[in-house]
Amino acid sequence: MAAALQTLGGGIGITLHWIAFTPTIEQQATEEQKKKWLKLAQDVAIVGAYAQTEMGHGTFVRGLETTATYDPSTQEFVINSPTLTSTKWWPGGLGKTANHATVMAQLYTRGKCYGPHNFMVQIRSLENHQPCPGVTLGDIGPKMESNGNDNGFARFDHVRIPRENMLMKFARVEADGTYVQPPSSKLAYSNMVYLRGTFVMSAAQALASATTIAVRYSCVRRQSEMKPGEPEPQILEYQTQQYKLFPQLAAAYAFWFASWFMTQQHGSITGSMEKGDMSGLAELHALSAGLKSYTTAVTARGIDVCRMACGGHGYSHASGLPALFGGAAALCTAEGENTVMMLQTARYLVKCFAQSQAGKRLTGTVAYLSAVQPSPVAGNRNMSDLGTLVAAFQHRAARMVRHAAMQMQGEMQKGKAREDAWNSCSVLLIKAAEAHVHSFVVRNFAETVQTVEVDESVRAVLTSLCQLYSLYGITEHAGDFLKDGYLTGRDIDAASSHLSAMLARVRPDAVALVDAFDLHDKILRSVLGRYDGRVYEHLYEWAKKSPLNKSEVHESYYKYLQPFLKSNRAKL
Ligand SMILES: CCCCC/C=C\C/C=C\C/C=C\C=C\C(=O)SCCNC(=O)CCNC(=O)[C@H](O)C(C)(C)COP(=O)(O)OP(=O)(O)OC[C@H]1O[C@@H](n2cnc3c(N)ncnc32)[C@H](O)[C@@H]1OP(=O)(O)O
Ligand SMILES: Cc1cc2nc3c(=O)[nH]c(=O)nc-3n(C[C@H](O)[C@H](O)[C@H](O)COP(=O)(O)OP(=O)(O)OC[C@H]3O[C@@H](n4cnc5c(N)ncnc54)[C@H](O)[C@@H]3O)c2cc1C
Repeated sequence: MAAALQTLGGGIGITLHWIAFTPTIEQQATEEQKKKWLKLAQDVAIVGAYAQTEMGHGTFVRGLETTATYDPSTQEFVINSPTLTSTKWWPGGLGKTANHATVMAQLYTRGKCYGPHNFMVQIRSLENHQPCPGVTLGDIGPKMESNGNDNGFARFDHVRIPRENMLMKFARVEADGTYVQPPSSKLAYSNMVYLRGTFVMSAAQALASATTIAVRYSCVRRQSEMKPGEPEPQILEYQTQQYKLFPQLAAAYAFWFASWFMTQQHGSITGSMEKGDMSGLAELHALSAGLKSYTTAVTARGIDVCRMACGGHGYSHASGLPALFGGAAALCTAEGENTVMMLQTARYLVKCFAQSQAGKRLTGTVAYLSAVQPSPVAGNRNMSDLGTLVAAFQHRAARMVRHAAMQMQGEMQKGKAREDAWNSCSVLLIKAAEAHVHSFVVRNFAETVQTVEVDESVRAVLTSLCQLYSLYGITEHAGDFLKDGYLTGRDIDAASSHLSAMLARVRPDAVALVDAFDLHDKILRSVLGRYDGRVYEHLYEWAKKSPLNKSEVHESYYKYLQPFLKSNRAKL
């Protein structure tokens, strides 16, 4: 059913029903409320949107303007859009598809505001799909990509819902209007943590799709002369083509493994939280925010590298790459704009650094911050050894976190307010957080290839891919590693030579590595990435189906070109 709705395309957006609306019920509703809504959502007996973002606020959730005011006389909440900028804006499926929405609104009871909370609101009739009384709905118009999804707007004119429609697993309002605090005010944000975690897998899958298309096409496409008189080679024989594609291929595997870790972490920490142990929430938030930001940004850039590596045909929608890029670009903004998310990770790192300075032993993904030696130990390193590469990334991250935190402390010692010191160091903080997430991805990649249950021949290939990913990162960010002498110029030269060797080593397995993603042609939707490699015949067939080819002479000739040509000829 869902697949059918999904393929309905234009105007039907059910993605957010699955990835945001239904999980919000699962994570934020009481058992009683789940009995009422969860099965309806899981069976698609209702279709929902996750309505949090407004025209005036997406990032700053505490600044949302929609209100939910409790009326004890009727035991109802009144949902209202007080200003134009409070109009809910962007939620997927909100425009034309959903008949319910979880609405994030500022909760008011007994004249006091308790901040953003989630409320279940029916927005369309289950009989005729017309908007409910007091609800104004619509689509926000064409976007960069994903125009099959009706991202919409919604306004509420004093819409009344029962008290029981507040999702009350964590916080609640009693019948008399008493507000009962949640264990943490951030539990209302828990579904965003979950969704950011799923974006890591979306990024991995998107980069896997793009590298599958580009690597397969690079084996079909022959171009130029590598040696005079010899046949045109596969473009994948060019080292530059390998340098473009194989680091993206390695990143796809790295992000795939990082998403495994993210899923496992989310499950175990939310499991502990169910038992009242909130201690893991801060690390989970920092990791999901940082990984979402890092993997989606690298993926969007990587897809465009794959698009360019396919030449002119990469720019055609026949390749599937422009659509992939548009989707990945959305992942960089949605579910927490990437800069803002990376700053959240930086906030956590600065806090952990201060704790480590005060003598606390750090654990989890930040344990290395207290273990890494501040003074660089220069020397001839074995740059093909995974342990050496992981240590280099951790040293780089620790140094950059320390530098950003000390810079901030320095600003505050000069008398700057903490917020001003934060803002004036935020570029350093972002770079430090990116280095931290990069070091996590490298370490997790190395640990996975060393422990995953595969036969040794596969482990050897995955190890080469992990070396390639790490060496590429070191050569791309060489300055960070050279700055305190931890790596020398000779180490960087060694890294570059090993990287070239890895490109050649991965080449024979490149097609097998993308085939291993097992992405069906129906998922890839790419003439260039077809499993059977019959690109040119299908490119021609694809072009012939272009709407412009419905008539031999297009109507625009008669309307515009013919009179234009005629008048120009008359002047000769
Ligand atoms: C190629 C294939 C792609 C196909 C797909 C194509 C198209 C579709 C793509 C995407 C659409 C899909 C879904 C999209 C859905 C959405 O976008 S839903 C809306 C998402 N919106 C957001 O994510 C909003 C982001 N903003 C925030 O989360 C908060 O405003 C922010 C965290 C930025 C700030 O919150 P604030 O309350 O102001 O907190 P502070 O910065 O002051 O920090 C206070 C402390 O709270 C901790 N904290 C913050 N958030 C969390 C959290 N979620 N969990 C736990 N803890 C949290 C923070 O660390 C601070 O703690 P300390 O005081 O430092 O201890
Ligand atoms: C395809 C798509 C689907 C979406 N689906 C949904 C959905 O289903 N439900 C929903 O509720 N929302 C949805 N959204 C909205 C999305 O969550 C927001 O657009 C996103 O959170 C970014 O917020 P914003 O638009 O307010 O960006 P802004 O925050 O206005 O970003 C603009 C700039 O301001 C900067 N900035 C903002 N705050 C800070 C800060 N504190 N420090 C430094 N820089 C800052 C940002 O880095 C950015 O460069 C969707 C968006 C897209 C594109």
